[in-house]
Amino acid sequence: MGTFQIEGGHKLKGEITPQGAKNEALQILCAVLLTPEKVIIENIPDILDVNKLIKILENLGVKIQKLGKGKYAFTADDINLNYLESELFKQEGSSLRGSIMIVGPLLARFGKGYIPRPGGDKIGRRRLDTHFEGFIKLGAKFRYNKEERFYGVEAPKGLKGAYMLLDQASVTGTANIIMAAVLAKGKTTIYNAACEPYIQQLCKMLNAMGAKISGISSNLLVIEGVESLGGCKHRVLPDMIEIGSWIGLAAMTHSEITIKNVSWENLGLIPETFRKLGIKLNKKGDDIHIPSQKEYEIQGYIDGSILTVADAPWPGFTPDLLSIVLVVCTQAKGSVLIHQKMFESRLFFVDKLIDMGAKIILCDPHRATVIGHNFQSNLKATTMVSPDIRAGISLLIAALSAEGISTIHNIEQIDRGYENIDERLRAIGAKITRTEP
Ligand SMILES: CC(=O)N[C@H]1[C@@H](OP(=O)(O)OP(=O)(O)OC[C@H]2O[C@@H](n3ccc(=O)[nH]c3=O)[C@H](O)[C@@H]2O)O[C@H](CO)[C@@H](O)[C@@H]1O
Ligand SMILES: C=C(OP(=O)(O)O)C(=O)O
Repeated sequence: MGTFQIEGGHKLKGEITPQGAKNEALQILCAVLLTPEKVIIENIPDILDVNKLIKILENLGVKIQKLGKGKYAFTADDINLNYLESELFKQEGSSLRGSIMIVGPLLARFGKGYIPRPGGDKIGRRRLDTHFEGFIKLGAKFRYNKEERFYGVEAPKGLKGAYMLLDQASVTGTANIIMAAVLAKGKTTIYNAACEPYIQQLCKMLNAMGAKISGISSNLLVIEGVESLGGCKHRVLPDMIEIGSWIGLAAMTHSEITIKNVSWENLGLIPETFRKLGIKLNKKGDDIHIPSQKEYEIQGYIDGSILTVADAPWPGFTPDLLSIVLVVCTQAKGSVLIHQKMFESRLFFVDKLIDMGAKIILCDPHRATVIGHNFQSNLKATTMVSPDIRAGISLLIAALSAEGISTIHNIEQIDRGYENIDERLRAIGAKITRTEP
């Protein structure tokens, strides 16, 4: 387990450029399996999860050329499907969440796709029914080996377009079904589709490869299947979760920070949600400028009742920023209810914040009430273990605002999704030291 030592209580200042979006990159990388032609992708973040997926593609036989920082060419013209039945794949496939999305493209192009139970954050139940129900609707046969927790779908005669109303707007589920449907015969309609910018970007990329997808950015996608797809060039959007993390960091440390090239039009409710916490942020071209603020006051509702910040499928507020919002509220003026509707084990990290002196009541696994200190009392430095990626970054933000030296163990959880985070934060004045395991 790697460790960060953080000396808190310092103001940061400067510019930070967000990395490419982790969750988009994971989808886009899987889509290279849909064509034997060359696909060039730019702005791929250099993070653990993405590098693990690139390794899986390499083991599948995809030819990979690194063309520059974050820029790669992928050619999937000689795929080794035997790897899918290897012990190595069982280990590698189960080490991250995004690997599940190789199943749709492999099923569509080669008639079969297998996957061990994928990893990712342990933040509650994370079922895969939506993915497999979608494949079954497209004509695939499904099997599940309970003992080995190994999933498989096969369609030797190819897939056939179908109408489907998803049981939930699953992000990776929608991406997987789209990637299967683009090469199916005939028309597929996906209703209650997820429509996060990650999915919109995937659809745009697939259309650039020759797919026929309409309804992009809505929850009703219509896909006319095509015989084959060709190569393309694609650029991954900036990571909106990183952007939200830096907004929270600036507020908690009274820092003036400019977040460069954020792609404002793809941020949805994120800026407005932080503004409701009283945080000032200005649009400067495509940058976000956050001035140094002594304090920020949570706005109530029009009728005076207490603000709730809750997650919802896009265009609702992303669940991946709720832990960050929660930590920011510990030093706000006022109170808030944080309601994490999607995941049932994502709020347990509040115990660490309570240890640091934060006023939080965990009402139940999904809801926490936070009563802000308004900086009248600082958080106290402590030693903690990062339980998941977003709790990890939230604890790091808490440590940077706390008095004294904190230690965070298991920082691999943070490295899963944040590129070179210690070096980038040191560049704007953070005092962080990394100890490798
Ligand atoms: C690699 C990747 O892209 N991971 C993201 C993806 O995970 P992932 O695609 O695994 O998450 P899903 O969208 O499938 O579901 C997330 C959770 O929300 C619940 N749910 C989902 C939709 C819905 O309408 N109602 C509902 O209750 C699901 O049961 C599940 O517990 O989307 C999640 C939800 O935005 C994000 O937290 C993850 O960072
Ligand atoms: C939950 C997340 O990731 P994953 O789905 O990869 O576990 C996240 O990015 O916040």
